[in-house]
Amino acid sequence: MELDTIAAISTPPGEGAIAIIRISGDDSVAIAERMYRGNQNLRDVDSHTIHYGHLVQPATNETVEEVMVTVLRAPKTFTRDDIIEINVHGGVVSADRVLQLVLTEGARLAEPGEFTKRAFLNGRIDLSQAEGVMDMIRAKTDRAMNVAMKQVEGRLARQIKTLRSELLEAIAHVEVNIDYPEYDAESVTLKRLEKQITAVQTEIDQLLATAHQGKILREGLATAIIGRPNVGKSSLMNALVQDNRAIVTEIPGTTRDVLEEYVNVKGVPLRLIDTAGIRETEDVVEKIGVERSRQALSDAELIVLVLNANETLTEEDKALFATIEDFNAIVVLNKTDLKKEIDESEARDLVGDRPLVTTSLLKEEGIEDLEAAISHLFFDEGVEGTEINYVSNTRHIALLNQAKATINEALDAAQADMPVDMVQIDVKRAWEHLGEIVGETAPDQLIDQLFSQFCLGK
Ligand SMILES: Nc1nc2c(c(=O)[nH]1)N(C=O)[C@@H](CNc1ccc(C(=O)N[C@@H](CCC(=O)O)C(=O)O)cc1)CN2
Ligand SMILES: Nc1nc2c(ncn2[C@@H]2O[C@H](COP(=O)(O)OP(=O)(O)OP(=O)(O)O)[C@@H](O)[C@H]2O)c(=O)[nH]1
Ligand SMILES: [Mg+2]
Repeated sequence: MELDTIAAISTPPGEGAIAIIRISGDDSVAIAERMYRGNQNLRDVDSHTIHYGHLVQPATNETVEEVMVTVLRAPKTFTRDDIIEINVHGGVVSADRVLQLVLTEGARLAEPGEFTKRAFLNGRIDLSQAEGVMDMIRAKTDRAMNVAMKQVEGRLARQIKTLRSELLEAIAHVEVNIDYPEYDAESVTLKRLEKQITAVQTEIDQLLATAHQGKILREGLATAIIGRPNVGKSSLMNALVQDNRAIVTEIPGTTRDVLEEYVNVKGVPLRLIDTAGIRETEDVVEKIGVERSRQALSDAELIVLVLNANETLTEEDKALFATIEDFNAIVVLNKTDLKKEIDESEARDLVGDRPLVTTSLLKEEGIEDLEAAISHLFFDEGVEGTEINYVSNTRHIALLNQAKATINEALDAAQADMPVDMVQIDVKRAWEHLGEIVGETAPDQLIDQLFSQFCLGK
């Protein structure tokens, strides 16, 4: 494949100890050689070795930087092309200056994700592995990282490839039968096809069964803390984040805007949202806050409804219970250090079979129970093991569902005794859907769009 030479800064912008400029492509070594002054000629050094030296402006021989240069020759590299990594002193100016020099010497500025795209185009990894690379960078918890790493290792890719070859084998058998009708009776062929694709469907179902948890691990669970003003919502946010992130005062209506933080609750990544206390109000600012709270509530995948044990239940509390009826919710009865005013049996009726946790956030009591309740709601003990191969990416989940639906159509057609070549068309479509996951049947546009969401320099 004819690919030009690309370059980018692969470390985050800003001050740091070291920054890396990465170059990939046929001209990498030649470009580096023109700029590098050291004991050896980069052209002659062994692959996968690193060399101290200086970079100069080739035209003037003026020294630009003190560097370490790594030479990585194809094919055993990240992109499978020749790679040069220039390690410069950290800082915005030095990295930028070296990048400019590299571009002047003939490299093209890489697009976001283009190094990983090269690895894909050169066949080192498939699309699901490339997406895993990005997930690793974005992972916010150990568990999310582990899920991503398995994807990078190619576990999902291998499973999908097996399923595809099973479908292909089923199709091939039908084709033999169409070409040589005397080979098998059509009914025999149909039965055989049914059996083969049913097996594939079962495996797809097993993968899809992990999707719910997988998606949570990857994206974080949108969790809204709601309740009347002053019940302790911001105190709860701070307790879970273990930081004074939100302002807490005794004044009802303290939180005006929606605050968002990522927290790791026993390995479950939460996108935690503290909201303004929901009540009728004439205050213009608070009114907007209450509106935003309602929005956060409707977008949430988990609601933590906070009640104040020191007050009797109000109509507003009851209205909140009504709004969360269709949501996953945990109820927190806070301020248990104060005199109990709430009618607990009435509260329990409203709570129903949802988890109820009592806390005194002031005394830092009950937080552990709340964390346990959250984690239990999504990860029953035993479900999660290191052997589980989670499907976590929305794109993959959608394609698995499409493949499943098409196999169902094929099975229906088979049962309705449709001609076998009709059934075969559906099986072929399922094979294509699965192919989009690994990138084999994915349109170029989709591939470009996916990689464009990556980091610059990755
Ligand atoms: N300096 C540096 N550190 C880095 C990277 C990098 O590109 N540069 N990586 C990236 O961003 C990650 C490492 N990922 C990599 C994945 C595959 C190969 C690679 O060369 N694979 C070859 C041969 C492997 C071998 O020698 O056996 C292959 O799979 O064919 C290299 C790095 C993390 N650390
Ligand atoms: N006694 C007692 N006070 C608490 C407890 N939890 C929070 N408070 C106090 O209750 C007051 C309100 O707490 P916040 O966390 O600001 O309540 P909020 O629900 O975020 O309030 P708004 O943002 O106004 O809706 C503060 O003075 C807290 O110190 C508790 O468990 N016991
Ligand atoms: Mg608040």
